[in-house]
Amino acid sequence: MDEDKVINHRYQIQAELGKGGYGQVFKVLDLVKRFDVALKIDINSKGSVLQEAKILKELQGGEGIPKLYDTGKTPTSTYMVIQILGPSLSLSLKTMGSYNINTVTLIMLQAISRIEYVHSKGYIHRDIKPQQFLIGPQSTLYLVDFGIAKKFIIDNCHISFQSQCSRVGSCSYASINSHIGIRLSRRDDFESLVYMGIFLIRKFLPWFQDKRLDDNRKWSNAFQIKRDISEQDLFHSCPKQFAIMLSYIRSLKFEERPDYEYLRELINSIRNELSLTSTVLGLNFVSRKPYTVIVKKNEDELKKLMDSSHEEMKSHNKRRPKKSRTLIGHNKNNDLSDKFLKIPTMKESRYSISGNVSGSSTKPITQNEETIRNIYPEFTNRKKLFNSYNSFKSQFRSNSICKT
Ligand SMILES: Nc1ncnc2c1ncn2[C@@H]1O[C@H](COP(=O)(O)OP(=O)(O)OP(=O)(O)O)[C@@H](O)[C@H]1O
Repeated sequence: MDEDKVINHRYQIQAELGKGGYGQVFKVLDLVKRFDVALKIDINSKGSVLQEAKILKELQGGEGIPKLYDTGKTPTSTYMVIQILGPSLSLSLKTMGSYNINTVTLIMLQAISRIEYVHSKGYIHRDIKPQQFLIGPQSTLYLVDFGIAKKFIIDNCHISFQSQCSRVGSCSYASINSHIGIRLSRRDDFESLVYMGIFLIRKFLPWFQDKRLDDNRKWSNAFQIKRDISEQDLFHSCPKQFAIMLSYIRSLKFEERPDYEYLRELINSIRNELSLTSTVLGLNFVSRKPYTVIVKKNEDELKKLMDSSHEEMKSHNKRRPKKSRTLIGHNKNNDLSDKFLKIPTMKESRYSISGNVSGSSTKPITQNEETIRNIYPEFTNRKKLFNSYNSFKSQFRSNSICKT
């Protein structure tokens, strides 16, 4: 059999499923077990895929965690073989045109549980975004890509607070902490998740930028917008609970355990307010564009084919007629506008999000969280936010309509 297409005499490459900064993922046929699997191969030959496989091994057994079947080496690279899954939320959103609020809340509930599970195993994901949630069998969302996941509990101790760290994650979904060089902890996975929730509703984040800009520029522009944007602009068309969620997340201390149940309650309160009862995610596991089948190609041709399949995928998404999109909150038959964000201005809001970061330095020069909180007093006015959160929480929990 052709060496170019069969890895280690066992995995026959059939199509490319995706490509990221670290790995290239193929649909392959396992010639021994005779079923399709996904094979992620290291692009940089730095062994990062094996590191990821090590983490994935520790996470095995959790709901929505891809099964790890095998790991191996080729003469030039390393790879892992995992369960094959469907399209990512980002691809599925493009092809579907938009998600209804029922779907978004169900996605958020599943995503909270995935993150909670990863945290329960001592890891933070550090790159939460729609591209990392893949649709699996039985409408289960799978969390993938543990390439930059990190242990936050070592020898039963939480990792220590650090500033002046390099940025981590993807610019569009990175938390403010990542922008200002604060070491990431559990809270940051959820800040990214709130941004993801906004994206799923708006199909847009206010800091999306021209892809051609260089990375430093993108990161610094995105930081400024994340820092300065008003609640109204950020959460436009979103349920007010998203704003409360961000406010709560940003009030958490570095080592603090997020209240996962509270986060779920917030999402469930959206469902209760809107009387959303359907538990059908409405996303199709197999609804992705048919894979490009690769036949008898040498390596160069294979590469070309993969590049063109990328382009094809892009233009396919462009060509696809967009379904008419009902703006949430402006539905003629069921006017939900009061349920969605017409939230008060920052001054009026009891549960205000972080407020603005004063000062423009993106490089805090201190080593201590309290000092940093003094530098960014409004942004990190934890006491104020914590009080708001606590009073909200007690009201919220005593309110029967919010209970499921
Ligand atoms: N198990 C899988 N089944 C199907 N498709 C997959 C699977 N794993 C990954 N993919 C596809 O491949 C893409 C890239 O995978 P992944 O995110 O693991 O690579 P990466 O190089 O680590 O990416 P990044 O640069 O975002 O960190 C995913 O967005 C997804 O579309």
